[in-house]
Amino acid sequence: MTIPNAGPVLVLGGARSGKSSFAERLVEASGLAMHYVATGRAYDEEMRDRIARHQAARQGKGWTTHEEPVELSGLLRSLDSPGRAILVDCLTLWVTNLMMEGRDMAAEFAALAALLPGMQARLIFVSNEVGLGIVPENRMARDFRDHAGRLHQIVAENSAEVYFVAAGLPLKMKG
Ligand SMILES: Nc1nc2c(ncn2[C@@H]2O[C@H](COP(=O)(O)OP(=O)(O)OP(=O)(O)O)[C@@H](O)[C@H]2O)c(=O)[nH]1
Repeated sequence: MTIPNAGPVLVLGGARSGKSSFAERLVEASGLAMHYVATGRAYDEEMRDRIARHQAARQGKGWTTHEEPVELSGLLRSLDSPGRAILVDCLTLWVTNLMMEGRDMAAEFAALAALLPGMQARLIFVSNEVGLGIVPENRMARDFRDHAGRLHQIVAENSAEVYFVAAGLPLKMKG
């Protein structure tokens, strides 16, 4: 498993599909300096436990963790450097946080897309494929899955490789 230098890797999948550990293994096998960008926020006790388990799993392996729920593009720009691999987990939580803050989604996605071609660090994006179920009754949920779908298309277009992970098995869709 290697990380291409021709552009980012996008890893999509459902909940508990194994997408995050697949992405982590990609980075750990790369020999590059490993940076983990967490977009998730701990809203409750269960989420705090979940995050603590992820942090414990990365402990001692050489990861540097950055927590940034909203200003993702700015953080990526500031971390950019050759010899680094930056894993962003995950895009759907970033979409959630942007919506909560009332941000201009199209402008945020355009800023991220503009950044990608010039990045010297290797980027690995993890995201939830949330668009496969029935149409949600709730307006906000419909908006959320539309934003997530749009963002996935933008990032996929700018990526060298795209995977879909289900049941722990990665299916390569691009690259
Ligand atoms: N704030 C914060 N969040 C973290 C940290 N480590 C992991 N997370 C969050 O934990 C989330 C992933 O947790 P899970 O819900 O257990 O994983 P999952 O994506 O459903 O499961 P898989 O598909 O199996 O990877 C990510 O979206 C991260 O944002 C951290 O150090 N800080």
